[in-house]
Amino acid sequence: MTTQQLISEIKRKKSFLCVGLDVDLDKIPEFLLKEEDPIFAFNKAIIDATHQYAVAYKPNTAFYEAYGLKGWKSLEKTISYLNKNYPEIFTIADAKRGDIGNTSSRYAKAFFEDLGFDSITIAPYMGKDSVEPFLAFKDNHTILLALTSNEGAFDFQTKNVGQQELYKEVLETSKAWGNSENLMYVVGATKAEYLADIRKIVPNSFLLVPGVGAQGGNLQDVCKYGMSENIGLLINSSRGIIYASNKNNFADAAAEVAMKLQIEMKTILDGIH
Ligand SMILES: O=c1ccn([C@@H]2O[C@H](COP(=O)(O)O)[C@@H](O)[C@H]2O)c(=O)[nH]1
Repeated sequence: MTTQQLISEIKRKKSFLCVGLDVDLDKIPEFLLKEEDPIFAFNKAIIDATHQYAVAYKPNTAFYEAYGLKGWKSLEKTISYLNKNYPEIFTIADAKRGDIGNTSSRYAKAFFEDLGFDSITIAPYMGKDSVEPFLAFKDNHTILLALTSNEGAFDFQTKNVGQQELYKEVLETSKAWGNSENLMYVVGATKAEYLADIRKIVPNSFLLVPGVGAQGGNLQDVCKYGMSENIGLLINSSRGIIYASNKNNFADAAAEVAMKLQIEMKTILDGIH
């Protein structure tokens, strides 16, 4: 999917919501455990109930890798289901990969070609040659970790490297590696006040912003400081949506939370256009 198509979908749906599919078998409704593939059954129900409110889905691969081969199968079924039934949806493999070039090229092939994701999250700290193999896929998007939502972001990312903080160095240096068509960045919703500075460096890039919901990030603040001319935001909530209920009504409960976020987003979008 191109950036332009993503922007069109955001405008059509009046939503820049990304639903995180972080499935934990200890948290899903018990009755689903009887299914042959409980993870896929859960995801399918969540996707069918929330797709009208969201423009993107983000399975975090850790939640699938944790269940070994079965987990990978569930991930493959989930992405295939999205691609087949909702091709207008932007898909993100939250895998946080990045290695020496020839290894990165294998990761890129696995997630873009074999699994068929639109995009993948990448840790930038091994540098340009570790990121380039992902950028070589012209129709896909590479999403670099810039300033993460967790407390540990202050251990390294906000420390000065020469004249400026490390996360700014990541943005400045990497923006020459790609462009706003194929390179996006992760910025945590819990770091909304940093977004104004981030926008000075990457005014047009899309930002994937996790941390609304369970981590307490504020949607209004993220939009106030982070929204660009082309909206430029994908705001992710995982647990806050998918675990809204663990009863039989789990999919409806998830849809209700997703709808509330979408209505808030619509209000913001209507206010700027
Ligand atoms: O800085 C980051 C980068 C990635 N994440 C991931 O996003 C989701 C957030 O889940 P919630 O349940 O909405 O808190 C999860 O997959 C994280 O690994 C992040 O939170 N922060």
